[in-house]
Amino acid sequence: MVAADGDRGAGVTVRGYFNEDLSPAELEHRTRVADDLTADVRRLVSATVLTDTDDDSVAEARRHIAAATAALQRRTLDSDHFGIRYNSDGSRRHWGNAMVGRRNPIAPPMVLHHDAERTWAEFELGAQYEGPGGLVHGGVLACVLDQVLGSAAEHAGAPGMTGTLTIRYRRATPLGPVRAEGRLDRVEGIKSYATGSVSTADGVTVEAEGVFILPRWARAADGDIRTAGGDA
Ligand SMILES: CCCCCCCC(=O)SCCNC(=O)CCNC(=O)[C@H](O)C(C)(C)COP(=O)(O)OP(=O)(O)OC[C@H]1O[C@@H](n2cnc3c(N)ncnc32)[C@H](O)[C@@H]1OP(=O)(O)O
Repeated sequence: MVAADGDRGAGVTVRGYFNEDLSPAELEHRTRVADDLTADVRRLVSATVLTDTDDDSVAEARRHIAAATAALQRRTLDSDHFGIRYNSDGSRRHWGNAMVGRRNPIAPPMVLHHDAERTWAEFELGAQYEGPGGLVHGGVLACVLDQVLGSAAEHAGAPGMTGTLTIRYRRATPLGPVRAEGRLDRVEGIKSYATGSVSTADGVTVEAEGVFILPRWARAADGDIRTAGGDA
């Protein structure tokens, strides 16, 4: 367990780790509040991309958005990021994560599933993820695969920071439902090699290979990397 933000022990300092002591009831409550808020903001983002309404309606919406922002800012976290928050029962939250953060409306969100061999997620990439017309942005697909391959390595017991991610875009990915999956291929010392893909109903559109490296500070401390992972 990390004692406080940044304290990695063994003289190693890394940002982004916070101990919390939430009761199960409080955690459940915060989870529900986060899910509802994030879903609302996600709908707002989508509506912003797709609106074709008149100027008065846009002005009205902006007044509401300003009021909503002010309400949320009445009290904020002590840090400029959500980080990895550890609860008393040992579970972790990384609700700010760009791909899976349950309090991050930028996250699609991907809900990851794991079995003995694979990590996968089925989710929607809508209008806010557009690159070429009607198609998913390539950088978003790289981000998706970074997360899925990294999580697959972590879940298989060989976590690491992304060292190299190689993406092959085989064909365009239309906006809409996708499936992403990854698996750990092999481990060589501190390096984990994972592979995976994104597919649609018509088959694989993107393939990826990643090298995930247990960073020097984790090797120096206790071999326990908690850089990006989390349970919920
Ligand atoms: C739940 C998890 C989900 C995760 C999903 C999201 C993942 C992320 O987004 S992580 C963020 C993006 N990645 C980063 O910011 C990483 C930044 N880079 C670093 O921190 C470091 O360069 C790091 C950790 C990759 C390697 O640094 P360090 O531990 O000092 O490596 P070092 O001791 O020099 O080298 C160790 C070995 O790795 C190899 N190596 C080093 N860097 C790389 C690299 N970028 N790619 C491939 N191999 C590398 C070296 O050649 C060496 O190999 P060997 O032992 O065979 O000689």
